[in-house]
Amino acid sequence: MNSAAETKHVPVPNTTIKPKSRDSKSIYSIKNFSLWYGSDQALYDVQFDIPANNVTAIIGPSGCGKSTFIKALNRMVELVPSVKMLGSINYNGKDIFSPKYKVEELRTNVGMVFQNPNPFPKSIYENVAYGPKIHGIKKKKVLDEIVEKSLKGAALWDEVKDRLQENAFGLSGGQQQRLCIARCLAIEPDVILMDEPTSALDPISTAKIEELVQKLKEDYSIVIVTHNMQQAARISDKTAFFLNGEVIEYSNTDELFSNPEDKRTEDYITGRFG
Ligand SMILES: Nc1ncnc2c1ncn2[C@@H]1O[C@H](COP(=O)(O)OP(=O)(O)OP(=O)(O)O)[C@@H](O)[C@H]1O
Repeated sequence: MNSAAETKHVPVPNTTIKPKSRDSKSIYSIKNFSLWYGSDQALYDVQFDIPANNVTAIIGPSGCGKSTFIKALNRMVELVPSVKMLGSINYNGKDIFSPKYKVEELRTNVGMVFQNPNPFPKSIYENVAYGPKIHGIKKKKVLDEIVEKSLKGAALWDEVKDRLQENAFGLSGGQQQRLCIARCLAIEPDVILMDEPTSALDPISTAKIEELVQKLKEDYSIVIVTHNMQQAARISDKTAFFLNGEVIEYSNTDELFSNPEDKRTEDYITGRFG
């Protein structure tokens, strides 16, 4: 985890890519959402709306429930057998945990990028074409177009267009992470969930991903978990501060960092926490 002390009341040094928050509809509406792993409660009455075509950052100390929360947004959290939940998460107006809800709707609309780049042990081309193929697209011309568009969308095309048949493991860590973003874009999602997408990357690769996130929000809604508060301040429009499984504060990022309402938020972002 990056030292909280280094963040001393952000607004942050790099203001060149600072976004403007826009009015927009909510893509997710979370109401009184609580979650337990067995008898251990990890989330308590989480309640807020996530706006479309914005970047929403989830911040908070280690173990506060950030990853659990983001994995609830695509129902990945259900892979843990002991999980129990109360409350609701609505995606585009539908409760994703309702028995009637078709999980395929989430899988085709919500993509996820993980902390460590995790390309498949396949060619660069096949990594991106994989999702569309699963969704039944077979024509090579169509797949070629999707691969090119997705790699361009992930700002990777120029670097890999002459080596599409090479194994993805030959790419640098930062390129692999952008490949994973391209793989996500290939299924044409509405939402991209990112769980610490730059924490395994060097500063230059991190800056490229941050710049990319800023571009992607034109077309996608992005939720990003980050330990790096300066990153949250640089790239997000909204920020939710989690502590011990609760949302302590949720507001426009510039307000949360420059004028936090809750003492605990202030303590966390100024490094006095703990
Ligand atoms: N699969 C699991 N089984 C049981 N408990 C879990 C599981 N995953 C997470 N937890 C617990 O849930 C709580 C929240 O964990 P979570 O990983 O969501 O926090 P986090 O804020 O993402 O932490 P970090 O920043 O260290 O990744 C922790 O107490 C953790 O031990």
